[in-house]
Amino acid sequence: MSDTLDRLADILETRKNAAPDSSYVASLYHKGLNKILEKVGEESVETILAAKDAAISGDCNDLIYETADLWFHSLVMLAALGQHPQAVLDELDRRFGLSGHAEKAARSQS
Ligand SMILES: N=c1c2ncn([C@@H]3O[C@H](COP(=O)(O)OP(=O)(O)OP(=O)(O)O)[C@@H](O)[C@H]3O)c2ncn1[C@@H]1O[C@H](COP(=O)(O)O)[C@@H](O)[C@H]1O
Repeated sequence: MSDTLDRLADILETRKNAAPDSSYVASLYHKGLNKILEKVGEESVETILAAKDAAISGDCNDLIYETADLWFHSLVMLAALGQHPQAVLDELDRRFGLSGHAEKAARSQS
């Protein structure tokens, strides 16, 4: 797809050694895991509300924006716990294989 998650993961690592007042991510690390989890919860609720609004209005701009906030804070959570987003992609790939979709996709291309 793209290397966005990889690039972002690299930046999140560099922020671990940055001064708390030098960046948003550095300030989150400094506040600790509870604050990071609080943000993930907050962004989850905002994403759900945006999805409800999108279903009514047909406008998905806020939904995309809030989902980006949610993904971003989830990446900060993973980084704080020493996990790289590739681990999540690997798990999704594993499930893709399990469901048989990979084989079907390969067959349809041959
Ligand atoms: N992708 C993001 C990103 N998405 C959202 N946010 C921030 O996440 C916050 C969203 O939370 P809220 O809307 O609740 O805003 P808030 O009021 O500032 O948050 P609170 O004070 O309530 O906790 C905002 O401050 C956004 O700026 C992000 N901040 C940073 N990034 C990426 O992370 C990288 C490192 O960021 P810095 O550490 O700030 O340099 C950047 O280069 C970006 O690529």
